[in-house]
Amino acid sequence: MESVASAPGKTILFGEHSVVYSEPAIAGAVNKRATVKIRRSRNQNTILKSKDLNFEAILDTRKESYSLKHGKPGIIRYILNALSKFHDHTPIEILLSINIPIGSGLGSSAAVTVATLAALFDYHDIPFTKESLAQDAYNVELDVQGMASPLDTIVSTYGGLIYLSREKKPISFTNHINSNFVIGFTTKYGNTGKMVKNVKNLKDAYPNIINPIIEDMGFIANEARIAILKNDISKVGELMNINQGLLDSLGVNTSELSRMIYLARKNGALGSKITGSGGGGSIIALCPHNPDKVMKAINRYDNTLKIKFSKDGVLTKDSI
Ligand SMILES: Nc1ncnc2c1ncn2[C@@H]1O[C@H](COP(=O)(O)OP(=O)(O)OP(=O)(O)O)[C@@H](O)[C@H]1O
Ligand SMILES: C[C@@](O)(CCO)CC(=O)[O-]
Ligand SMILES: [Mg+2]
Repeated sequence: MESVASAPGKTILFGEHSVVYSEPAIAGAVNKRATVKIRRSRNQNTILKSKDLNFEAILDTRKESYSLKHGKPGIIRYILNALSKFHDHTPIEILLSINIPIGSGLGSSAAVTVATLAALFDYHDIPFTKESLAQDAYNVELDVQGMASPLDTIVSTYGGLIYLSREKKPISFTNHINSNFVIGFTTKYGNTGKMVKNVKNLKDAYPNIINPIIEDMGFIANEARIAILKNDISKVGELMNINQGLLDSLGVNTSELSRMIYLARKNGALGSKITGSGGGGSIIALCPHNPDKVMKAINRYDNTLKIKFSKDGVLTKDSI
């Protein structure tokens, strides 16, 4: 018996970091996914394999530890934490395939967590709803990272383009922004846990300066929601650029991200900003006119993806 589930990565249009402090945010599921297959192990070990990430590990689900035959460990911590909460320690084989760049602000950790949990619940016949799955996945990210908002795991679970309210209620946009978006990503990974902690340290040190900045990010997200509903693309772009200025003040920008942000604008993007935790990873650029010109400019130094928002959230064996 094999269980399988997949979940999308995401890109944040507005509100990264401020959403950790319950400000509203806007993010969308993208057409890049993580897929997890779980089946009974052929021996006494629980094995995790990923050809895409070039790793193979033997997991000790009781001690939440692993021995890595080869590859990098980071994403394993999310899978191990999910297993520690819901697995019965019987030996299983976990196969992870993923076409989301990791550590690139595109929600790879959330997609892997949501897909792992959905496959595990199917394997153990544990009933779940999208609401309960998103909450369980959020708890995993919280455990692994120390701090997190439910934004990434909600978007990976529900799919589509979502406005997350101050009350953490996901509200799906019925209309999509009919424009091209380009993702620029560096080879320098970000690490969400580390970046979120850095922002907290700055906030603790300068509350009278940082708190208003975080609140302004919330106002931007609300203005952007209205602009998206009106399909006012130029206003969406302008608000992205203002949001970027505030992210810069939180210290999550890097020279590589800045280079992509300004190359995008110079080559016709209406707006461009960091997407995700920053400190490496990705930018997103709104390019209604000439996305190829923006991609060509960024590709001189970094990498690009032309993304489409995807209505598909988590998919299980009946719907994959
Ligand atoms: N090649 C790799 N193989 C396995 N794990 C990796 C690899 N590169 C990075 N990691 C780890 O995977 C995790 C990526 O999660 P992280 O939340 O930092 O990035 P993300 O989810 O892709 O981006 P964001 O959360 O900003 O949207 C981190 O723990 C990182 O250390
Ligand atoms: C930086 C952050 O806001 C988004 C990371 O994709 C962290 C979070 O919301 O958990
Ligand atoms: Mg993440």
